[in-house]
Amino acid sequence: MDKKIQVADKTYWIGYIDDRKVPFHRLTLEKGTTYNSYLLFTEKPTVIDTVDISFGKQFVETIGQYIAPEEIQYIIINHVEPDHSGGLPALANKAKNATIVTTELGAKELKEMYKLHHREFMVIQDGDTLDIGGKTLKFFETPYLHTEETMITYCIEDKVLYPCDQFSSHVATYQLFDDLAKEDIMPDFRVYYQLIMHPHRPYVQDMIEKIKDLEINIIAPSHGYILRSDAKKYIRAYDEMSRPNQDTKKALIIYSTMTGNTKAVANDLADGLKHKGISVQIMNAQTNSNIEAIKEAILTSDAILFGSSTRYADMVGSLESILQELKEMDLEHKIGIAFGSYGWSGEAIEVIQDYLKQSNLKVIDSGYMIKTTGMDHLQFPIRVKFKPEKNEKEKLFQAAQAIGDLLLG
Ligand SMILES: Cc1cc2nc3c(=O)[nH]c(=O)nc-3n(C[C@H](O)[C@H](O)[C@H](O)COP(=O)(O)O)c2cc1C
Repeated sequence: MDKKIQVADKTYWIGYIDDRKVPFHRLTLEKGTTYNSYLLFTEKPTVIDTVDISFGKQFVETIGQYIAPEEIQYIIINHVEPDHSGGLPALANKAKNATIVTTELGAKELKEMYKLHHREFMVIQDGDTLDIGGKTLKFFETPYLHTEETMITYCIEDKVLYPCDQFSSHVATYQLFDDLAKEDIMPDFRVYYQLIMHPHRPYVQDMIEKIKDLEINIIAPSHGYILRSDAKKYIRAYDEMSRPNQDTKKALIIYSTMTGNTKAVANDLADGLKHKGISVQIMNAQTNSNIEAIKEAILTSDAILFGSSTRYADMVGSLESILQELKEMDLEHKIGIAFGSYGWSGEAIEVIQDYLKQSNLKVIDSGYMIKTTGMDHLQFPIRVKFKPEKNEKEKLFQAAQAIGDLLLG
């Protein structure tokens, strides 16, 4: 395309329009798609996302119409799938001094995928900012939207959100802005959401929570229309479509901790549950003193996971006062699970398990799991020595997914 498409101040669309019937995730995209990439022409020129791996050469040529690729300082990769990062090897080959900006897992995967071990990476953490000389970018980790390493980028001065796959649609349009579309774009927008995002809807809710206070004028995703007519309308649509409904199962994770290890276990369990589409609420028993609110949360959940670390052979914090209430509550048809981090003996986890058995919760232990699922490699109650490291994290994720499967029947 010869015409330059300006998205914001000194910001240009440099993507590729793929008007073939595109094979995609075992589907065929009848209307084709676009791979949207953006050039921010600041003092430190920055590219946000690239294009499909088939079009790397054209991509570098497009950039050449604006700037010598060698001058690019930063390449932001929000999501590593090759329909967005596929132009990276061709671009990185020319932009020899550019730093590649992505999440920790994104960096690991990109190095392997494109043999970029020798390149300089900047690994971002949730909420980090980057000054690109005249504009400031802010990054938010949005795992599983739609793969684990994903993040999104927000330009503070321009009020533009670059959410990669999120808020996309698969349409090979030459009218890239939603207000110029010749058709109602909502059906394609919704279909895309249902196919790609809805299986991870609890993470969509997390993402909306992260961006809720941002002033967003334009949403510039990586497929299809750039949304500038009413950005809030599209965020509202994602919120409505991802909200838990009556069929969504809910898990409550409630824990006590001394140094955060049990909190880390709780977070890993939450990830596995959310991955199964379970809505998750996490409560720290030490900072939530309202026992009535906690009881209400228990009564409205389908699974309740109680966790504590062990201190002098017992639980820590105020978890016990909650556990004492259970036997007075009607918890039939709900699942109860004990977990915790410990050092050498982990008595607290067993004490929690004893409390759960005194209630009418269906208490999960290894024997129950083997009998109902045939899986003998998961340990219930869930015991983790000190802080969960890589292997334990993987096991926790699997255990949570197994709990999710129990809930989903
Ligand atoms: C004062 C103190 C007493 C502890 N007593 C025990 C114990 O009796 N049995 C055990 O297995 N671990 C014990 N630990 C180890 C903790 O349970 C372990 O460090 C755990 O990972 C802490 O998790 P948290 O950060 O969630 O509190 C003790 C730790 C401290 C600091």
